Amino acid sequence: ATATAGSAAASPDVAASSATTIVTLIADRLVLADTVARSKWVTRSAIDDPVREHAVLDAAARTAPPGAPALRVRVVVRDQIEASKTVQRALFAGWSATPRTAPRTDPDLRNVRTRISDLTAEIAAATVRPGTVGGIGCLADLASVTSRVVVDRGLDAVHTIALVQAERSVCSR
Ligand SMILES: O=C(O)C(=O)C[C@]1(C(=O)O)C=C[C@@H](O)C=C1
Repeated sequence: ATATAGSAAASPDVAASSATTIVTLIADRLVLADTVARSKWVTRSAIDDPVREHAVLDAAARTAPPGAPALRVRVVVRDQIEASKTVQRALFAGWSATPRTAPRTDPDLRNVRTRISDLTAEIAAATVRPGTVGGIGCLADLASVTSRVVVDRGLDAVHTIALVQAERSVCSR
């Protein structure tokens, strides 16, 4: 790689390591959709919970660092919510089709939601942090980190597609 002049924040290494941070946080949040889906299946709850979505979006806007672009935070968090529902719908479809694979015990949604809220705040902060991903090479960094995370975590097709969905706006400014 050719070294370019500029601030440390804009260096290729820093950009790549922030891509790692963001993709890791996004994947951490996304895999919690499995637990949420199990709870909702067992309690026969709807996947869509608009009240909770509202709370998640508002909390992210509230806890975003001062001066953070509010719209960008909302768009990125919205992508996380939609990706979570992609996973949940796919799991529900599988359990409907093959009931013997369906969960039987409710994993208690409260703890998972606390963790989801924490990760949402971290994702929001990481996407708007100065010097973070977004410049030239952002999509390339994202793609290479994503394929590594997919392999390392053994993500299946559904989670891989949802991960890419969740990353949709990470490189847009
Ligand atoms: O907390 C839930 O019930 C979830 O399914 C998680 C989540 C989210 O990603 O924050 C996703 C879909 C729901 O509509 C609400 C919130």
